[in-house]
Amino acid sequence: MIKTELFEQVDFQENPLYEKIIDDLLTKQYSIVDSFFSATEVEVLRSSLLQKYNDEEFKKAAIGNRTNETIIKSIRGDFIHWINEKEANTAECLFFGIMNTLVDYLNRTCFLGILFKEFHYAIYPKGTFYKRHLDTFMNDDRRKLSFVCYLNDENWDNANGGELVIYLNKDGQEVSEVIYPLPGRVVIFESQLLEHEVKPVLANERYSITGWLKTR
Ligand SMILES: O=C(O)CCC(=O)C(=O)O
Ligand SMILES: [Fe+2]
Repeated sequence: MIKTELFEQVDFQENPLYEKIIDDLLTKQYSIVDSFFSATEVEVLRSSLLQKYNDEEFKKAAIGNRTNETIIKSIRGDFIHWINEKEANTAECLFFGIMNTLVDYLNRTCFLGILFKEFHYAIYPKGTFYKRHLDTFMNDDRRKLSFVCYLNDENWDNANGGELVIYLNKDGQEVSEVIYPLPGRVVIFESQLLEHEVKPVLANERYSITGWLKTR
């Protein structure tokens, strides 16, 4: 006799890379993924960033959200340009394609309820930094996960500085994780929980895309 199954297979393909990110977030509140973007993808995105920078589309980053902007140079010195998905160029379409796949996966497997996302390019010229902060201090408590990907070229030297330092609490003791902005590397962390800073860039310019996955 043929046994009929009483359940149906849901259309779902497990992704080991995304599972690692989820596991990291659950166990230590942050995840570092090398080669999240390929060398070619990094190059395409860096060209797009530099093109916009040369067209003077960047502005000095501010403290506060977009309706409450005050420039405080002693806190952060980077230049940013918000990326609009509706007006995305080829490089940005590629970027959003990858990000949307990740967000769909997180929503389907973790019920994170990510409904909004926002991303900007960032350039840290030599001598600039971003002092220790929590991403939700910009009175935006909808920010759930912070995302950074580094678009430096393959010759990026650790001596250039510009490390991301994440501060963690381990058994009541503060410890820090120092992360070099290597091309293709992605860092994702809990926006509301982890304070972090960008150390001064000592040589060269530091390129990245930073963004937030937000709940309602
Ligand atoms: O670029 C980084 O590594 C982090 C940037 C950051 O903390 C921010 O833009 O809020
Ligand atoms: Fe931040």
